[in-house]
Amino acid sequence: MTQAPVNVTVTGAAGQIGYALLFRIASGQLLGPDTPVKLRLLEIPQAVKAAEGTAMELEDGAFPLLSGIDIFDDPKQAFEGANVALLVGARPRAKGMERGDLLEANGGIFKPQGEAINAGAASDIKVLVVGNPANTNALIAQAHAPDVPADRFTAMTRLDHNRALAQLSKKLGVPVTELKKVAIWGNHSATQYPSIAHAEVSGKAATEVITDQAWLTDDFIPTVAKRGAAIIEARGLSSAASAASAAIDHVHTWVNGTPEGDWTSAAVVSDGSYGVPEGLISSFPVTAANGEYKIVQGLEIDDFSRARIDASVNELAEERDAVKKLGLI
Ligand SMILES: NC(=O)c1ccc[n+]([C@@H]2O[C@H](COP(=O)([O-])OP(=O)(O)OC[C@H]3O[C@@H](n4cnc5c(N)ncnc54)[C@H](O)[C@@H]3O)[C@@H](O)[C@H]2O)c1
Ligand SMILES: O=C(O)C[C@H](O)C(=O)O
Repeated sequence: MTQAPVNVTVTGAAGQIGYALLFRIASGQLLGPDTPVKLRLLEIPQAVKAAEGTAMELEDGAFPLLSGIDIFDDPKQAFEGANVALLVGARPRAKGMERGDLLEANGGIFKPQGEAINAGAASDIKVLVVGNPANTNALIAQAHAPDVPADRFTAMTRLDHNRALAQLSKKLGVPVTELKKVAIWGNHSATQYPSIAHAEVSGKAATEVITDQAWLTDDFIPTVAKRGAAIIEARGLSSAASAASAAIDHVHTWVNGTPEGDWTSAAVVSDGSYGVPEGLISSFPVTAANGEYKIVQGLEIDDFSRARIDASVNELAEERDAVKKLGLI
């Protein structure tokens, strides 16, 4: 162990993603085998006891890299000194709730969390929002952290990226390591666009390897885009271990970089690239280096892709307009 512990704040720590995520962070899979971590867990008061139970189990894991666990029900305290923040806790959609109600309920969570990050997080803070609607929750938090560089706020589409890799791997009978430059564009919702337009399979253009356009349009794209709903239907609960795994991947890549000749997908603040309105937190193909995610530039966008990117980005713009109307940004 060579360095001071990194403070990792996790919200929704007593939830099902939290349960899968915390042990992987403690074991060193988030930040690497030489980096000790201090966990700062945030829960609502009613769930603090359950978070204490998870903390007892973490303790019982005797993880060499875990240098401490603190539990809070106050965002101001939980984000104090945070270097990495995983915003997992969110208000799920309840029966009869309209989209506006859901956005408003989540505004009540992500506004104070953004303010707390602004007030007390470390200067190198990196934020990943997992809680849904993830892109717009990230936008709300970012809007309330004016002193933090906007590009430190990201939302998770790495799970969608991993799902796309898995579907392609299964269809083509190749390991996921043979697949490069797959991309998820837009919102983490059913409108997202999983794209193979620039992808490579064992060094060949994926568009030359996959000539079955009907499979792409009618199978691959909807399977990836609606996978979250399919998991809920099968499990009776939303994805948890795969979501935790993707969160680990997202932060690990952010810190350690993407390999030469490949990229990944993340929802990052748009700089206007590819016609995505500036400021929206939208998924793009991204590379990471020196602790920064950057949108891949200069890709040609064909008409098929253009229509799908626009549809998902329009949904993001509608969500932004809705939270603006509610006074949340
Ligand atoms: N982006 C993605 O790819 C992706 C994938 C899967 C799930 N999700 C989303 O992740 C979120 C969490 O999923 P889960 O299965 O762990 O849910 P869960 O209901 O099991 O746990 C959520 C936890 O958040 C806590 N919480 C609620 N409000 C909070 C607040 N203000 N501060 C701190 N904690 C708070 C709850 O008490 C609960 O323990 C959901 O919104 C889910 O839709 C996103
Ligand atoms: O929680 C959900 O609504 C689904 C989740 O975002 C997922 O993609 O698995």
